[in-house]
Amino acid sequence: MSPLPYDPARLAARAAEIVAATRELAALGWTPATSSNFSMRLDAGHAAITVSGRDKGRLTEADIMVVDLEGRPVATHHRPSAETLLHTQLYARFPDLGCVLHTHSRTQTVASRLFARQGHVRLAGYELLKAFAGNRTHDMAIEVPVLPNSQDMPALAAQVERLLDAGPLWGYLIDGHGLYAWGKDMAEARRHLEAFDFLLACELELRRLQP
Ligand SMILES: CSCCC(=O)C(=O)COP(=O)(O)O
Ligand SMILES: [Zn+2]
Repeated sequence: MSPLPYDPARLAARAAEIVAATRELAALGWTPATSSNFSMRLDAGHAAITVSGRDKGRLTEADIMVVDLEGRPVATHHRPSAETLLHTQLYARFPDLGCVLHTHSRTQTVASRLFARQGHVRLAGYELLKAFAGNRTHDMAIEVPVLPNSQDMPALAAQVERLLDAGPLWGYLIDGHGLYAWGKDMAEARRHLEAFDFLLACELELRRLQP
């Protein structure tokens, strides 16, 4: 019987998934200068998340820790990601949510700057919109919100709650910062993250070609 309030075998499995995905995303250049953070649900009350400040290109299982759904460290002296609350608020709200990914790719960062004043990026008519869970056609549009950046995580999380209240959401941008995307498991969250990055790159390219 483990004295820990979570299953250590499950933590080991989730940590391995996070490390593998993080290394791949880092190799794409999406996690510069220790940026980005990644998490997976462990159970109804706990998530595995990256330790703050770690080089995401050199991540190991030792760089993954456990938090409760209020973002407090569990059975560890490590400091969780500075943005832990933006992960745990999603696990607390959506019982079926399994994974949250946050990256700082150049495309995500440039798009967040360009569309900050508008407050959203409209993605319409792309076949790749079907990558977002539940979408069945290209013949639709989604709006990716762009939130102002802040170091006040409870304030940022409150803004995210308002977005979530307003309707279905697969992710959002933070101005000058990066992208949050999520899904029921790692594969779905990766699919959403990659679809956002590709579609944002298309929007940036279109503006270059058709100023
Ligand atoms: C140098 S990155 C600035 C913080 C940030 O935006 C980020 O994604 C990484 O923070 P963490 O505490 O999760 O390492
Ligand atoms: Zn960040």
